[in-house]
Amino acid sequence: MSRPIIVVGFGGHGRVVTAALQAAGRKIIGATDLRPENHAANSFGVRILSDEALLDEFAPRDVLLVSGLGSILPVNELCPRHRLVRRFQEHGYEFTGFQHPASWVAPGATIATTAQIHAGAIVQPGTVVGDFTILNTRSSVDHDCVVEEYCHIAPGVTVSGNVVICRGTHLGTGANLIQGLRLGAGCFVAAGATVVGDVESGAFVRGVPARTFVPKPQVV
Ligand SMILES: CC(=O)SCCNC(=O)CCNC(=O)[C@H](O)C(C)(C)COP(=O)(O)OP(=O)(O)OC[C@H]1O[C@@H](n2cnc3c(N)ncnc32)[C@H](O)[C@@H]1OP(=O)(O)O
Repeated sequence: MSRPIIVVGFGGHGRVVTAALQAAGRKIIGATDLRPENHAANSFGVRILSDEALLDEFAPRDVLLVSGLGSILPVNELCPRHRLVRRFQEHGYEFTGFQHPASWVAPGATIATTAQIHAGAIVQPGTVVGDFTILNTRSSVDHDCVVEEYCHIAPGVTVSGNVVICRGTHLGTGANLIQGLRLGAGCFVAAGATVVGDVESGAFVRGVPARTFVPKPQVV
């Protein structure tokens, strides 16, 4: 039998994750938050605890963890999502992901164990989705794409066929990508952009058609 789940991070994304896991029939025994007292009575009926309480009370062999954090810039090894996952992995905990029952993953698509496929998301044949990548609400990734680890494909994004999206890239809400592109590692695509050419690693692009821009120091 699968181990019960604790969601790590109970902010906006963490609550969406909790709802998806419950819809998928997974057993959740808790979620962590920096201020557990703020969520004592929550509509999910799960216990909210601190990260320290998780470490104290639950041995790695007894639970599976699910990341409840979305993208927060910078989208690289320094971002809170990476640091949080690494912290618990160093303590021996194992993470898992999920596929919302209202998502569609076609035969021939490959989804990594810790990837999150949210409500309404579509993944077409031949596409590979990497570890800790989030395909958020109603996003679609068409045939024969590669979406590497730690990407965040935000709500309503459309990725056409044969696109490669490298590690840690964020596609903002409602962005569109034409077919056959390559986006390097740690790119940031602004909400609503239409990407019609390759994007270099670490670049920030926005607009229709998308062009590079210099972001404010802390934009998300
Ligand atoms: C479930 C969830 O919620 S998941 C979360 C998903 N959220 C996202 O993906 C959001 C990503 N964020 C964005 O796309 C933001 O629009 C950003 C980061 C590109 C811009 O944020 P900021 O730097 O705060 O932009 P700000 O509002 O100060 O605008 C700066 C300039 O950029 C322009 N601009 C802002 N956003 C965009 C955009 N998405 N596309 C094109 N131009 C934009 C503004 O019009 C403004 O132009 P001006 O200088 O000519 O007046």
